[in-house]
Amino acid sequence: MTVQPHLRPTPAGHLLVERAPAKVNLSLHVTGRRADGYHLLESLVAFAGCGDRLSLDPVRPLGLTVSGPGAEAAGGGQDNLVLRAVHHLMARRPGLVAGHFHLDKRLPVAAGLGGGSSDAAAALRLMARLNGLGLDDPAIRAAAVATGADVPVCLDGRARVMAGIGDLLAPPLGLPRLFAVLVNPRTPLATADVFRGLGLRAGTMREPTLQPVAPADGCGRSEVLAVLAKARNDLEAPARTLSPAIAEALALLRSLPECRLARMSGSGATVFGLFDDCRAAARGRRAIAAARPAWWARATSLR
Ligand SMILES: C[C@@](CO)(OP(=O)(O)O)[C@H](O)COP(=O)(O)OP(=O)(O)OC[C@H]1O[C@@H](n2ccc(N)nc2=O)[C@H](O)[C@@H]1O
Ligand SMILES: Nc1ncnc2c1ncn2[C@@H]1O[C@H](COP(=O)(O)OP(=O)(O)O)[C@@H](O)[C@H]1O
Repeated sequence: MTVQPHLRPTPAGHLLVERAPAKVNLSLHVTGRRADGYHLLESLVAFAGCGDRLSLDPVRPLGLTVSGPGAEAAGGGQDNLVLRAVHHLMARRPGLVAGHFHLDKRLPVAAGLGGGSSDAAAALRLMARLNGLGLDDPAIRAAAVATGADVPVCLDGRARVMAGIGDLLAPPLGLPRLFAVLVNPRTPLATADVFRGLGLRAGTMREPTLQPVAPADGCGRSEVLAVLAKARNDLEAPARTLSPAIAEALALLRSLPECRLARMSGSGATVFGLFDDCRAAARGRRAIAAARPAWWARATSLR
C-alpha cells in the first residue's frame, strides 16, 4: 500500500473525512442581473450543525459512491458536484493525487441549503489536505468558482456576507450561536427557475438597499435578530409561486410562540425559524414534525 506524501494516517486507516454543513442564507437581497444572466446578490450566510459527510480513500482510484436518503436525487455520476469540483481542480493542477470519494447524502437536494456546493467545497478541502495545498491556493479558489456560485462561500464554511454572484466574500463574521429549525416541505426547486421568476432583465441594477446586510462583528443574538428583521429574501416570492408549501411552512413556524423570525433560505424551498435556545428549537421541530410528519425538519445551531 502506498502512503501519499501529505497524508496523515488517521485512526480509520487512511480515510480522510470532512463534514459538508448545510448553508443557510439568513438574508438574501438581489441587487441586479449581469449581462450574462447571473444575478448579483448580497447575502448573509451561516452554516448549520447538520449536513452531509464526505470521505476520501486515497489508496483507491478516482471515483465516487453515494449513500443516504438523498443519494438518488444527488446522483453518483460525473455530474455530481463532488467529481465536478475535483475535475476542475485537477485540470488546473495536473498531477494531483485524488482517490475514491464516498458521500453520505443527508441533506435534501435542490433545497436552498447549498448541499451540493458544500459537498463540492468538502471535496476541495479533502484534495487540499491530501496534496498539502492551502485553501487560499489559487487553483482551489478557481476550482470553487468554476464549480458553482455558492462553492466559494462553502470553502471554509464560516459565516460572512457574500456578494457579486457569490464570488465576492467579506471577511468571516463572529456571529453568536443561533438556534434554528430547518424545514423542507419536500418540494425540490431548481435554482435557475427561481431566479428566472424574478423577471429581472439582464444588465439591470436595482436601487441599492440602505439597510446593512450584516450585524456588527462579535455582536449578540438580539442585535442579529434586529438586523435580520429589517432584511429579507428576495427569492421568497418567486419560490412561493413555484411551491405553495413554502408559505405553509413559514406560517407554521410563525405560529410557534417561541419562533423569533422565520424566512426562506437561498432559492428554497427550505425555510428556517430562529429560537432563543436549543430546547426551544427542539420543541419547535417537534411541533412541525407533529403537524407535517412527511416534511424534513431539523433542529440545529447556526454559526
Ligand atoms: C441561490 C443561492 C444563494 O446562496 O443558493 P441555493 O438556493 O442554490 O442554495 C446561490 O446563489 C445559488 O448558487 P449555486 O446553486 O451554486 O448556483 P449555480 O449552480 O452556479 O447556478 C445555477 C443557476 O442559478 C442561476 N443563478 C445562480 C447564482 C446567481 N448568483 N445567479 C443566478 O442567476 C443561474 O441561472 C445558474 O445557471
Ligand atoms: N453532491 C450533490 N448534492 C446535491 N445535489 C447535487 C450534488 N451533485 C449534483 N447535484 C445536483 O445539483 C442540483 C442542486 O442541488 P443542491 O446543491 O442540493 O441545491 P440547493 O443549493 O438548492 O440546496 C440538483 O439538481 C442535483 O441534482
